[in-house]
Amino acid sequence: MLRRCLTWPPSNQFFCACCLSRRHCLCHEYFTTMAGPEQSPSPSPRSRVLVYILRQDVRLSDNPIFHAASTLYAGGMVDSQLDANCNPRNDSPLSHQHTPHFTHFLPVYVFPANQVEVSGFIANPADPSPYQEARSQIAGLWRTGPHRAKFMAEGVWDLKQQLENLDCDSGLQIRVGLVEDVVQNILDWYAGGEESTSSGETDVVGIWMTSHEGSEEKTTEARVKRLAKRSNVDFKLWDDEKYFVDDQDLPLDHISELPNVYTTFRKSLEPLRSKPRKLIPAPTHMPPLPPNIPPQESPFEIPSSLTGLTKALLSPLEDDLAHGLKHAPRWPENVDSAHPFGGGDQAAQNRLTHLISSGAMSSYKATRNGMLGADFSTKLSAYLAQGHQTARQIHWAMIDFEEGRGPGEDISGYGKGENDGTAAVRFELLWRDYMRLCARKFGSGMFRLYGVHEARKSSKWGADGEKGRKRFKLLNKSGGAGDNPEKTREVFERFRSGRTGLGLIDASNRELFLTGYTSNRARQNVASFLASHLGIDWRVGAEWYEYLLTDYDIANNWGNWQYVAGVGNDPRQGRVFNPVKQALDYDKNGEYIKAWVPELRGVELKKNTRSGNEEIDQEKLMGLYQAWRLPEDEKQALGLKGVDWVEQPLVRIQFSVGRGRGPQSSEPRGRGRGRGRGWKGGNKSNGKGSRRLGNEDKRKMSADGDEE
Ligand SMILES: Cc1cc2nc3c(=O)[nH]c(=O)nc-3n(C[C@H](O)[C@H](O)[C@H](O)COP(=O)(O)OP(=O)(O)OC[C@H]3O[C@@H](n4cnc5c(N)ncnc54)[C@H](O)[C@@H]3O)c2cc1C
Repeated sequence: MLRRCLTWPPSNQFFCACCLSRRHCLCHEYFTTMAGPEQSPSPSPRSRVLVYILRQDVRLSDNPIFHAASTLYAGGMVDSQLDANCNPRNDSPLSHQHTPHFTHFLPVYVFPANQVEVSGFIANPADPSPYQEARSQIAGLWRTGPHRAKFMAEGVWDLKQQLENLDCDSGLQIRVGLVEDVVQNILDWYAGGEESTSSGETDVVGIWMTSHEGSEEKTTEARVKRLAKRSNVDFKLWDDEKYFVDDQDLPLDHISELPNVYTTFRKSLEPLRSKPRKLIPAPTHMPPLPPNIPPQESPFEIPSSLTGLTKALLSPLEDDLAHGLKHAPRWPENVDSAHPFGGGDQAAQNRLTHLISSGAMSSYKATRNGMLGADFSTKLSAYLAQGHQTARQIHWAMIDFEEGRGPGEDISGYGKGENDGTAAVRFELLWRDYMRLCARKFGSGMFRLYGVHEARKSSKWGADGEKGRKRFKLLNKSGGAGDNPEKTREVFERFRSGRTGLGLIDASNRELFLTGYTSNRARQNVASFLASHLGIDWRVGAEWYEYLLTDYDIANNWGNWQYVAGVGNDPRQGRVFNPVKQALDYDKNGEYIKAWVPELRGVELKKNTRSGNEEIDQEKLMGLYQAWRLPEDEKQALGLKGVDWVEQPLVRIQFSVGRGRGPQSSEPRGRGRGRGRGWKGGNKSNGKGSRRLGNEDKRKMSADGDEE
C-alpha cells in the first residue's frame, strides 16, 4: 500500500501508508526505493533493529539520536547537525557507510538499578531482587529519593506518549535493571534464546547511546560496548549534545588542558552568545518499533500507567520516608514549593516560555539570589539534569526574545539584544558545562575526600596529597582529628533534620527534604556549613543532596560540593560562608527562615522607633538567624525552651550588625559562589569573640573576583 507523498516526505516520492517508510517497509513486507514505483512483494526479510538506550536524554527535541534515526530511516542525510554558523558539522558520529541499515527502531529507557531502587517493580513480592539496594557508598542513603523519582517517571512517560502520538508505530520501552543486563537480555532474546518464541526473524544491528561524563556511567558504556562487540553488533556512542557550548567547539586539544579556573575557561569562549550550535529539529516521524519486543526480565514487571510507574518507584522509599530521622521535617502551613514543576520535555518547554514571556528571564540577574517563590531563578535545572531540555534550547529561546521573535512582546528589552538577565543565564549555563568538563578531567577525583587535589596531588595539599590538609570528621571512623564517629553521626542527623540551630541552614535543609529543591544561595551555605563549620566529610552532604534533589546532576552536585568544601577548582581555597551574615544579606526580613522553620514564625521582628516609624529589631533578627539568641521570655512564649536546636545549637556564631552596615543598608553585592559574601576563617563554634569583617577580609573579598 504505497502512496505518493503530498506533505512528507517531499513530494514525488512514495511512502508506505502504514508506517510512512520510504525504504524497507515491513508493514507489507516489500522493499521500495525512494522514488521507485510499487514493486512486487519480495520474500519476508528479517527485521533489523536499531536499539537506542536512553539515560539522561529523555526528549524528542534537540536529540541527535532520534533525529538521526528518523532521518536515516526516511532515506535522508543527517544534515541538521549544524554549528553556530549554520555550517554542517564535520564531526558527526554518523557516516553513511558506517550506519547499519535498520528497519525498526527500539528506544529503551532504563531505570538503572544501581542508582534507582527498583524493588518496587517486583511482580511477586515474595521474590527477592537480584540487585543490591541502590544506596550511596558512604552514608548508605537511597541514591534517588521520591522527588526525583517522580520527576523522572513523568519525563519518561511524556516521551513515551510523544513517540506514540507520532502515529507511526513508534514508542518507548521502559525497563529496570543494570543497563548492561537490559542490553544483554535484548541481545539474547533476539538471538533466539530460551524465552523468545517468535523472535527468530529479527536481528539487532546496532546499539546507540549518548555519552555521559559520570565515571559510573562510563563504565556502563564500556560494558555495553563489550556486549555489542561480542554479539557482532554495531555500537555507537553519540556525543553529548547537552552542552551549552558544544564540547567539540572548545579551544582544547585534550581535556587535560581545561583551565582549573572557571574565569579562564569563560574568557576563552566569550562572547558566549555567539557560541552555541543550532538546535536539532524534533522528528515528526520515527521508524516503527520491532514487531516483537523482548519483555522485561523477571522478577520485575513494568506498570502500564504513569501512576503505576510512580508507585513502583516510590513504594520502597515510602517504607521509610523519614529516612531514619527521629525528627523528620513536616510541611509547614502556608508555604509553597519553589519548585512545583513536573517532569518532561513539554513541561520544560512550558517553563521556558513562561520565563521569557513573564520577564523572569530578563530580570534573572537581579533576582537570582532569591530564595522564596518560583521565579527568582529559572528552575530549569532538573529538566537539564534529566535531559528533558538542552542548554542550547534555552539559549535559542533567549535569542528569539533578544531578536524580537516569539513570546515576550510586552517585556522590556524585547528585540533589543542580550540583556543583563539573559547574559547571566548564559554565564550560569557555561558553569554547568564547566562542571561537566571537570568531571571528565578529574574522573573519580570528583568523589574523593580531597577531591581534585588528591587527583592533582597539588603542592598546596602536599606532594603526597596528605600533608597539611584539613581533616574531615568521618561517619564510620575517626577522621584523625580526635573526633568521635558516633557523635558525628548524631550531628549529621541533626543537620539533615533541619535542627542545627542556624536559621538559614535549617530552613534550606527542611525545604530540600520536603520539596526536592533549595536555591543556589542556600546550597552554598549548607555545603559550607557541613564541610567547614561542622567539619564533616563533605561527601555525605553530597550524598544527601543526591538523594533529595530533583535536579541532581552528577557533575553539578559533586563539583559544587567539593568546590564549596575547599577541595575543588576554587581559586580561593578555604572560603567559609557565614550563614548569619548571608541571612542578613539575602533574607533580611527573615521571610525565608520563617517560611520553612514555622516554630520561629512568632518572632516579632518589627519595632517602633522613637519617631513612630517601624524598623527591624536587629537583636530579634539575630534571634531568628540563631534561636539561642532570642530573649528567654520569647523562647518561653514560643514553646522553644528545652528544644535541642534552640538551646544546644551545633554552632554558635558571634555576629553583630554594625559599622554602618546594618541590614537596611546592606545590599547584597556578591553574585554567588561565595564571591564577596564568603566569610574566611569563619568557624566560631567555640563562641569566642565577636566576628566582624575586618579590612583585610574586605580587601580579599573584592579582590577575589566575581565568578559564580
Ligand atoms: C552544594 C551545591 C550542590 C549543587 N547541586 C546541583 C545539582 O545536583 N544539580 C544542579 O543542576 N545544580 C546543582 N547546583 C548548582 C545550582 O545550585 C543549581 O543549578 C541551581 O540552584 C538550580 O536552580 P535553577 O535552575 O533555578 O538555577 P538558575 O540560577 O536559574 O541557573 C540556570 C542554570 O544554570 C546552571 N547553574 C546554575 N548555577 C550553577 C552552578 N553553581 N553550577 C553549575 N551549574 C549551575 C543550572 O543548570 C541552572 O539550571 C549545586 C550547587 C551547590 C552549591
